[in-house]
Amino acid sequence: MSKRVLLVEDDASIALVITAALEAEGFTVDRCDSIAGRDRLLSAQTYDLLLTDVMLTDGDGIETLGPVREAHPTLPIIILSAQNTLDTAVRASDTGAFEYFPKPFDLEELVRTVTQAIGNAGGVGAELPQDVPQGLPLVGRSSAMQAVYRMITRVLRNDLTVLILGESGTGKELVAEAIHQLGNRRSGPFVAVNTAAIPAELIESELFGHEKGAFTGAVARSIGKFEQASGGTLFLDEIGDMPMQAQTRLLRALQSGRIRRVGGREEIILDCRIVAATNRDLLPMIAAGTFREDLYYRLAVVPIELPPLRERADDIPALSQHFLAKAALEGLPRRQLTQAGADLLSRQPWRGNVRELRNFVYRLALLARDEVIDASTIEPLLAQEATGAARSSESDERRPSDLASAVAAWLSAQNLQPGEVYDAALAAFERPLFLQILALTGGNQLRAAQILGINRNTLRKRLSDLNITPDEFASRD
Ligand SMILES: Nc1ncnc2c1ncn2[C@@H]1O[C@H](COP(=O)(O)OP(=O)(O)OP(=O)(O)O)[C@@H](O)[C@H]1O
Repeated sequence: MSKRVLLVEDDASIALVITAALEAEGFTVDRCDSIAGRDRLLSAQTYDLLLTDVMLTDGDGIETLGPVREAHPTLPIIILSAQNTLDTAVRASDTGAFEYFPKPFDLEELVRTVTQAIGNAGGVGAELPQDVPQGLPLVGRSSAMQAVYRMITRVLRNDLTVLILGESGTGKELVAEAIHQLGNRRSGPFVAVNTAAIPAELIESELFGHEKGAFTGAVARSIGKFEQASGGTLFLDEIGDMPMQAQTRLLRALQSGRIRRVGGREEIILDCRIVAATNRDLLPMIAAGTFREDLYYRLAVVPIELPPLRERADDIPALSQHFLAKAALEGLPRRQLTQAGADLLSRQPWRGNVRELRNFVYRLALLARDEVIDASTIEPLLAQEATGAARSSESDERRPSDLASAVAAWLSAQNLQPGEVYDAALAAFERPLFLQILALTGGNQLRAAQILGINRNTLRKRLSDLNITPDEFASRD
């Protein structure tokens, strides 16, 4: 007997196309255009699959699915939506829907998925969390981002290791956070480690921790990031910049599911999800022998590729509005962007991706004279950027310097008088630098001074000038 599909779709032409495609594959299709119609048909007839739109004349096709799931727990559901946000994708997957199809969709893929879902009926919808947070941070509805959202929803109900790939500033950390916040481990901690920012000799102790006396300067036991992330997610950023020896240790930890603190004997069982990210192209690095192939396959169980912003220019207006709104919330003047302004921003290459766009929009909010930001306000600032970029590309052609944009953002946020800038800037840089190194050494000033390459007394004096108390960094366990 042919399988029966219920199609809930209020757009007659889309319904016609789907019906024809499914009937051509031998399915029987009943169609209605409202939630009321759906519920009527579901109580009158047994279906093998429900295919539903979200925005229907009498309500939201996802919100009203609860009772449907209860009455028909094994009925596979596929959601079609023109509301192509991560929020919709996640709401869809939380209902236990088999798949989420953003519109416009590929008809052949839809038919394939319907066939597959009917074959798998009964196996979906189990153990879905109820309290998914709203207001997700990812902005953008381009088709490139749809693919990302679909991948995200596929890893939320499992602990598979995820490798996020993409140029600098494309939102890799944000995606890692979204996976944590929406996934099974959201009640645990999200611990991010930038493996490129840790001196090579400290990576192992940073990741796995160390016992007291494990090396000169290890004055107290320290808990590593793996243990800190217990019950939650460990985000290993810039994984492509990890030294070889640390790669080997990491691989061993992932393979065995256990770690040992440096200088320690006790084996500690890993209990965290691993999400790694890199802006490097790892395959040539594997070929060149600088990245371990076996580690790559361990990490890239689910690869998620974030497209550069220039390949999703459709998202630029929404992102710009989002950053203007954020800037206003953070106390910058409230601004409005005209269509011509948004179009001009959409045509820029944004080599530093979303991060560069965000910094630019913040500068616009700060510097624009009028409330309304038009193309004419943007052009001079773009010209300034281009000169700055040309100058900095002489020293670094590979990627825009994050430090340069941080300095620019810091400068524009200060209200410094002439004569104060140099000292204020050095102090502003020294503080996070010292905090970082003291955190690494667990507050050990001698070791911190060695790493920094400065005299211990100089360090002590600077710490006191900056009101930093190293004792606060000592491990307490
Ligand atoms: N889709 C998005 N919606 C809203 N904000 C975004 C989006 N993508 C990136 N951002 C913002 O852009 C900035 C850069 O993002 P993020 O730090 O996640 O990039 P990254 O790819 O991890 O960069 P890097 O490789 O340099 O570490 C952050 O402020 C982030 O909040």
